[in-house]
Amino acid sequence: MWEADEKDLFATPAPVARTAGPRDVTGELTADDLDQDRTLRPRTLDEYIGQERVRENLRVLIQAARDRGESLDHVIFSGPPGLGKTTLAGIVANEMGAKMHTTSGPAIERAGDLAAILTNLEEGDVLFVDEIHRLNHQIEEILYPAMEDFFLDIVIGKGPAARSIRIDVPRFTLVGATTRTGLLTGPLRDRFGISYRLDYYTPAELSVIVSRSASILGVGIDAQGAAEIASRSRGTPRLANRLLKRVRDYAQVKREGTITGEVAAEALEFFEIDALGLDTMDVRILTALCSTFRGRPVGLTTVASAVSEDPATLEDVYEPYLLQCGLIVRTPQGRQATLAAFDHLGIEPPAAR
Ligand SMILES: Nc1ncnc2c1ncn2[C@@H]1O[C@H](COP(=O)(O)OP(=O)(O)OP(=O)(O)O)[C@@H](O)[C@H]1O
Repeated sequence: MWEADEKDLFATPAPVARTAGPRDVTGELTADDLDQDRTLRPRTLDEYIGQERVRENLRVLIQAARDRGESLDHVIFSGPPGLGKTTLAGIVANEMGAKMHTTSGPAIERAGDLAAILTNLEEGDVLFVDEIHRLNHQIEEILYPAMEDFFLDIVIGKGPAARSIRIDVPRFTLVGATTRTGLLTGPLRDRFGISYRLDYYTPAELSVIVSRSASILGVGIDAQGAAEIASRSRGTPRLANRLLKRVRDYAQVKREGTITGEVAAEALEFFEIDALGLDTMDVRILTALCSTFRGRPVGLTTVASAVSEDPATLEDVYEPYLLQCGLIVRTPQGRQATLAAFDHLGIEPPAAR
């Protein structure tokens, strides 16, 4: 139950607020990616590469819902930035033959924003809420009955003149995306019937993604060129596409245009992307853990201040890949560099490890 001014209701839905940042070797979205996303994003499950289990599960669930003439149960996708959560939301809508409406947790500021969005939906539509962990709690509570029983409970006015109205909303599918499942409240998490965590992609899957993108962009590339870009893309399709475009530029200006393994390796070295796809911030984090802290476990905020980065960014954006590569571990005492990190940086580990 929530209170609303009449002027709040049925306002124009708030547009999605997508963040664009300066980081370009992590999976976070930049302005340049928006254009890339439009042209390179797969539109069907058949075009979608990797995440086999998620893909095959969704294929069955979507077909079952379609055969019954029902909308799909609410779905949540979680995982680090750039792994394909938005892409999958679009595919769900497309495969269901439904219209997709897009917004994000921070863009829904007032109860009226949500009411406007929900009452503008049509039967079967997909509502995609990016960064759903950033919805405020008051809004979440309005969402619960809408997700469960497809109505909104609204109190209009204040004091003795207040009256309560119930508004039905069309049966819709909420598709949520989050980089932080840990920040979702239990009640919200429980209302999603379908939940998938996306994993980093293998180099072989990323090679296929790079080759597909190159053919859409009309760039000549051989198998070794695609493999070289894939191996330095941190398991992330968004990065693979971004590196492909940079290597294309390099090949066009400094070579004959076609991307071979040799050209890709040369270009990526030129752009300072190392063999594991680590960028300067990753290297600073590892250097702090190996040199400054001499391989001892250190708390997140201490590492963050040592490299002048925000702790949440460190945890969401950089840490997952460094953990995945086995370069750092999380211990009860804090983050710690592994021997592989010392090895990668060429630093002698302390004797008593
Ligand atoms: N499985 C895939 N096959 C081919 N391309 C993919 C795949 N997954 C993602 N991509 C490409 O990677 C880019 C990023 O994907 P997407 O925007 O869906 O990631 P995301 O997980 O939603 O990121 P964020 O958390 O930042 O919103 C898109 O341009 C898309 O073309």
